[in-house]
Amino acid sequence: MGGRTGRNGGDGMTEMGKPMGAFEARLRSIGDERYHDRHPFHQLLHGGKATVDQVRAWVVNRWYYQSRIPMKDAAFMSRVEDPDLRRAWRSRIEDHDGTETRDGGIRRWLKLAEAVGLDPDYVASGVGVMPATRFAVDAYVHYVRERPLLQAVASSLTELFAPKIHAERIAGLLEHYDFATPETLAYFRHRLGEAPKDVAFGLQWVLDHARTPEEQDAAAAALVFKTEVLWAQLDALWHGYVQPGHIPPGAWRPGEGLR
Ligand SMILES: O=C(O)c1cc(C(=O)O)c2c(n1)C(=O)C(=O)c1cc(C(=O)O)[nH]c1-2
Repeated sequence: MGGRTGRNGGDGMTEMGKPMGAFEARLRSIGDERYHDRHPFHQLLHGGKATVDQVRAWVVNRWYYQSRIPMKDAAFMSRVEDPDLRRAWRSRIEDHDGTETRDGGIRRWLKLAEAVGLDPDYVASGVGVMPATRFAVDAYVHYVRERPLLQAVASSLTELFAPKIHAERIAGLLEHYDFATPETLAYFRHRLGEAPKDVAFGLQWVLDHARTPEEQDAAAAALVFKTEVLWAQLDALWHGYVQPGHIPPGAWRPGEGLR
């Protein structure tokens, strides 16, 4: 007897027009309450109120997240015994690393770095990353490496909420900043196509594998954990570069790493 029948009560609809179970609705409500689109740093950035140095600080720090995503996906795949699951997962690594003939997200992020006036080699070196960013992102990689596969997959489901923030970011940056062009924001445009494919698979996998109430609680906790990984990165940026502006020793300072 799985807990699914008990918890998947059937309220609301998915974007695909299918009835949504209570467990899926619970996962989605975590995003409504906790996703980092609600963070004031994003409101500053998307509303055109971030200074160029605040944008640069975001680009430098967010690089660390970008650079670790394919590493966490490789860590995940190294633990998977089912070839079908590995096959479904591996495009995530190519989306970021690219192929011999196609650029990936990592290169696109460095194009954005150049567009905001940063030296891409400096950004790629990771030298200016804040300690709190590093701790939060490393916690995500460790989580995916160590937790049961159900939680590892569930922790990626923040991507359910990412297309909305990417669309808002593209529109907001294009409206407010000279550096923003379709080319320099290509990273986010590509994610609009990549994330839905990944998350449709990940969500179905979690719905299929979280059968008992305990498993559903564990999957929901994984998603909460991930929202905290994202939130903590923006809290660190706010503290360092907005209010009160305490830049930690060793972290990027305005004027450094310019091209
Ligand atoms: O800009 C964003 O707000 C945002 C959020 C997230 C996310 O929700 O974790 C990802 C991304 N972007 C992203 O670009 C990306 O490649 C990505 C991969 C993953 C993941 O957990 O595997 N999340 C995200």
